[in-house]
Amino acid sequence: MGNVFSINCFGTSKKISKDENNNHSRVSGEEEEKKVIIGRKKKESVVVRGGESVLDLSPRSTVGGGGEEIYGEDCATEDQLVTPWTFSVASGYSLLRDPQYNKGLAFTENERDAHYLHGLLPPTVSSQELQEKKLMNSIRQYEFPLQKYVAMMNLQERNERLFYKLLIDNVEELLPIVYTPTVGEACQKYGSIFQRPQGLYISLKEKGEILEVMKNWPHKSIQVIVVTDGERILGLGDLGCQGMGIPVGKLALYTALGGVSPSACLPVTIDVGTNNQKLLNDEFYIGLKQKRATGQEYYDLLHEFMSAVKQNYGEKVLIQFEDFANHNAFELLTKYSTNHLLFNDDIQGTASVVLAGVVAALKLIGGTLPDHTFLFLGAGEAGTGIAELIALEMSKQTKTSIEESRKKIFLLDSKGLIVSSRKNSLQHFKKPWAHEHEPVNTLLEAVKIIKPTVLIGASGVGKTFTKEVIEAITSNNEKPFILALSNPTSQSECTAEEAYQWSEGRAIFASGSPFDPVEYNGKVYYSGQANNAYIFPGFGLGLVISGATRVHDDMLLAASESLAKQVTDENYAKGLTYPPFTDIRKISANIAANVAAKAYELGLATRLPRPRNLVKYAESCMYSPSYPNYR
Ligand SMILES: O=C([O-])CC(=O)C(=O)O
Ligand SMILES: [Mg+2]
Repeated sequence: MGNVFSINCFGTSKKISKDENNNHSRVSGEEEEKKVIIGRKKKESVVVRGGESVLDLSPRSTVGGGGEEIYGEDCATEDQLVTPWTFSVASGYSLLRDPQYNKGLAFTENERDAHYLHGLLPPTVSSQELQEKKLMNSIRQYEFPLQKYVAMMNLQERNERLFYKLLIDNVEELLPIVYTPTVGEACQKYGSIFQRPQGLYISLKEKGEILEVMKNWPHKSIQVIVVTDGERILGLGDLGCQGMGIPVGKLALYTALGGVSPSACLPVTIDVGTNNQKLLNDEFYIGLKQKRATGQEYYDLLHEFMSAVKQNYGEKVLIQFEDFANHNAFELLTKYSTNHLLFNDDIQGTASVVLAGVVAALKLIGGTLPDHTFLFLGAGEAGTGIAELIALEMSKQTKTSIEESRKKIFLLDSKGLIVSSRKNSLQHFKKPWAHEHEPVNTLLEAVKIIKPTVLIGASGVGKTFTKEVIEAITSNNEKPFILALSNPTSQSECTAEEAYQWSEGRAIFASGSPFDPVEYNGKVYYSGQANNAYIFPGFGLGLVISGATRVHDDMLLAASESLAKQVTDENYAKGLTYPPFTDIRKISANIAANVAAKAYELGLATRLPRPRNLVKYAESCMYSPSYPNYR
């Protein structure tokens, strides 16, 4: 960091230093420049950027052959520095390469006139619908999901609105591509498939300068940040800096499913190293090649990041923590949720979506929430988060203490059932679940002894709901509710087919990653996707539109209640406990409205006066991927 560059006419540059207040006088980012591009009617010779005027470099004559290089690379020497950005808008060429504004063949004749696009595009003018059709055709031709993922990422980098149009209109087909399960594979191979960087990388190298690094991001009005440190990516473990695929994917969903504008979304990966030896040995690994920083060094960097966020974007930016390891996730949530608008999706978002599924499933499995007995495999972020929210809802319904409600909920980790005799050696987030009970070593034994009516897998370990386990729960229940939540598909506790076959068609099943419908004994079984993607986009939208300052557990209950209410009789008839993703924008608007209403009720909303119809208001705030017309 340090010195910045001013621009001279030939693209070569000279260093100038920061002013006394450490402020950049340099070009402050794309935003100012875009206003010039988009608003311009006739060619200007001066481009205003960040308060500076820079001489326009109209292409110089190239008579005699050869292209004129605009950055001055040809004349650069080691001590004559080169400015690596283009700083003039001589034609619509830059517009075509700006994903936020590019429309490709859909630029109209008028736009082609006004923005110097003639000759840069073939003569035909296409509609956005036709562009969508063409791209869907081409994406469908790829054999492997990862190829489709790369095609989608390239589209996002080329034409943002078209990317979102595809994603919104084809959500059931494309969600498994830009999100789980394919995003998991993409993160594993990120170093090799990586083309254009997306998101903001903050590594230990940036220590002491995070605020400055944040200012490099082109957009200033950020509403939602999704941040990971890559230590527990889905159920795949430590993928270090390559975890960036997760915040990028989650924020694509914030826009497509929740309607938060893409320019208001900031994906962040904090790179403190990785303990994944395979990545450390990989010559294509993109992150810091060192073991993870821990303890004070780790917490100091996180603290600097959190402070920089507040300083740069204010109090009301929402921070979503994603895929941190258990040993940091709970502590960070406790530490920062009292002074930031913050939530952890793996603990709280997952809890809210699962509670919704359980409440909806009551129509199929019978009884009230407190009538049921829950057994969890996995007592990490998802397991304890879900258990706690279920207990909270139970205690509200029964008007008893949360301690009393916890007695109906059992958790099993890699060392067996969580019981009081283990209390001293348990991590703090597991301690509330240490019941007075005999030690039980295996899941199968636990199912036989505890006789749960609902079985929830949240261990990140695949294939753990064996035939014996499913048969055991089925032998005690007419309709057991089985949730295999671990992601991606490879880590799922069992497949949909296994759940239906081994329960002889009696299980109600939902999973974190999607499964196709299954035919068993001549009947088709549909399973729901119990994924936090149902919750976080609408939940975040609700916080943003109400100007909420803090997240409260009652807001998670409000989101959950709204989701459960939107399961229709038609869905139930198919055995579904979640509504289909095709309706997700409507679902998100309803969730947002319920969350916002709760924020107002709790006095945590700052957007005043409260809009009367919150659903309509939420809908009116949602981003549309349709192309605008340019002057
Ligand atoms: O990303 C997903 O599909 C759900 C999630 O948060 C996780 O598994 O960590
Ligand atoms: Mg996650």
